[in-house]
Amino acid sequence: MLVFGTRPEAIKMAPLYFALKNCPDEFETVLCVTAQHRQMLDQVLKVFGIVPDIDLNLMKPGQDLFDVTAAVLTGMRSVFNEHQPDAVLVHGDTTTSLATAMAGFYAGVPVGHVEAGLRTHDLTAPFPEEFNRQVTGKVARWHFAPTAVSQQNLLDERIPAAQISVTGNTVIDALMWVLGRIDADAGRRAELSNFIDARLPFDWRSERFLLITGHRRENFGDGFLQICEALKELARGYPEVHFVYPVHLNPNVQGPVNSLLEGLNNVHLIDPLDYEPFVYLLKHSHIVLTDSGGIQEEAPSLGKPVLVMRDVTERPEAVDAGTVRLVGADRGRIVSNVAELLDNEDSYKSMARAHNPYGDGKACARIIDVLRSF
Ligand SMILES: CC(=O)N[C@@H]1[C@@H](OP(=O)(O)OP(=O)(O)OC[C@H]2O[C@@H](n3ccc(=O)[nH]c3=O)[C@H](O)[C@@H]2O)O[C@H](CO)[C@@H](O)[C@@H]1O
Repeated sequence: MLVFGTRPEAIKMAPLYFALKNCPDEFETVLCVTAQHRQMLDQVLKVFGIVPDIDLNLMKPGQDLFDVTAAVLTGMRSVFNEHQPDAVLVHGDTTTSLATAMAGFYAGVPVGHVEAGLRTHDLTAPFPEEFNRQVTGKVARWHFAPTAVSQQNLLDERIPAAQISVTGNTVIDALMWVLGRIDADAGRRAELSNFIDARLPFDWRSERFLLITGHRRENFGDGFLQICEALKELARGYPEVHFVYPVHLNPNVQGPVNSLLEGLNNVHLIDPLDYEPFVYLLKHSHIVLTDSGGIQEEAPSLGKPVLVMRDVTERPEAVDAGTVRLVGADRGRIVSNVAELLDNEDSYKSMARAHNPYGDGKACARIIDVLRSF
């Protein structure tokens, strides 16, 4: 059984879902979604053409971490009672993953942790994700670590080596699948272009633009104010550059972003994009400014420089390779780093190198090999 509830989990679990479904003689695959994020989860399910077998549909207005954790925990009790899975697979660091892993532990269902071993070693950053993944790691029977760094983090926590496999990150499987589908189909490319044209009033194929995303809980409040002030300063200082920001639906993000950034001609606030147009836009972008985890993994494989609006990252691989840089949610650092990349071609070139520290597109096959031997 696969269980997930948010957009990034759905993107990263979709290829695994299909890979398991492709082995019907070996695995009966059941998908349960919690719909911790209803709308953005559904966008991804639609792109991949996935219909869940079970939908807990637990998103409620104004829910907090207590509500989500409790609802997933009790929801999964019923699901496990009814379906009696032999194993449950969860992903990364969401509240859905934490509570499902706990439910698996209580119910005696072995847990497989996909994207295991990412660590900042600071329980407060990112919050609550670092806590979620550490606790999920305590419970897991199989740890599917994307890189040697994440494997070492688990070994340092005295997880037995035999329970850890280095698989690569399934996000690269998803990215390659989506890009392959776009590359193979001129009609699809035309459709995507029309879709983006309808949302952006400039020629995104030829003009320079930054692609921006931000939604981390620890940036709510002052962090988002600083991010917006930085964007405002950059938009005024570089009127020929465009700033494209698909704004996360969380009200803590929508509030400051909409009020502080409206009315600037070269700042384009749009709704969150479906995965396919997002990836297509990422491919055409000049610089990426983000606090997202998944985008730190995808952008390097497309050769895009990434400035991460966080102070720590659990993904040191691309930072060490020099294609991702941490700039914090800090107005001055965001402005100076973006300005350097826009003004200095050598700096830009040194960060704009395509490389793939996070996977080769075969992570799902490796995960399935491990599950086969169970
Ligand atoms: C602390 C941390 O790093 N945690 C991560 C967190 O997720 P995140 O930070 O990566 O979350 P987001 O930024 O929401 O999603 C990103 C994905 O969404 C796509 N995208 C983006 C904008 C848009 O308009 N349309 C889109 O389609 C984009 O290409 C990308 O694939 O949870 C995951 C699950 O366990 C973990 O992997 C994970 O460590």
